[in-house]
Amino acid sequence: MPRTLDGQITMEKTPSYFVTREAPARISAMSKDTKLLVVVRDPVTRAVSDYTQTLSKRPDIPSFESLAFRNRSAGLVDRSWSAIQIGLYAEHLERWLRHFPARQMLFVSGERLVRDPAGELGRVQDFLGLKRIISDKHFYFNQTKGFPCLKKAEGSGRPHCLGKTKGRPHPEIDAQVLRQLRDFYRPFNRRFYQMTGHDFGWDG
Ligand SMILES: Nc1ncnc2c1ncn2[C@@H]1O[C@H](COP(=O)(O)OS(=O)(=O)O)[C@@H](OP(=O)(O)O)[C@H]1O
Repeated sequence: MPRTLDGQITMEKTPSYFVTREAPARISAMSKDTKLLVVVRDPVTRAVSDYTQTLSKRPDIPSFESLAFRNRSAGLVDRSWSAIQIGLYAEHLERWLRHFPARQMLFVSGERLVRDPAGELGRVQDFLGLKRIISDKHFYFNQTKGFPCLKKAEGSGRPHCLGKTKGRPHPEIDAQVLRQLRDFYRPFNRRFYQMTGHDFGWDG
């Protein structure tokens, strides 16, 4: 990490930090004051998104259904599959809370980030102690992409959407499989809501 001068904020992001066992102790050893931002979305949709990403690189992988269960008819979910494991947010958060107080963590709702990017980024700016610079006027909804995009990207000044690998269509998954996964995640989600003090609405 580069040195951070007074008046500067250094940011670093990697999706795998939140689920990497060694990360909390290492980051705390580097700086106890680090503020932590975690974007979370419905773990069932997250698992399908994760599978979509792998499928785009290796089209020959087994079906989502066959990877998600040890025994589907018995409803036994395969927790060892990373696409499932990563969505056990309460378990990952437990490890972070051994090293960081809850007030240093902000959980951004992935769903709200799509619905209301400026609102969610307002929370982020407040959490980081920044003046609210980013607002509604920085975004527009791109009908083709189906997601919000920036009206003016930094540098080019032209509209900018995230790349092709963000916001891809997901393969259709059997509705019963999705229900089984919802049932599986429900207790973990409830625990996560209690720990963060926020109901993300994934079990509605
Ligand atoms: N504005 C905008 N444009 C496009 N995509 C958006 C946007 N906001 C959030 N998302 C959601 O971000 C998902 C991809 O982010 P990831 O967390 O998988 O990215 S990464 O892990 O950091 O590489 C991606 O997931 P998929 O829909 O499964 O592709 C999107 O749903």
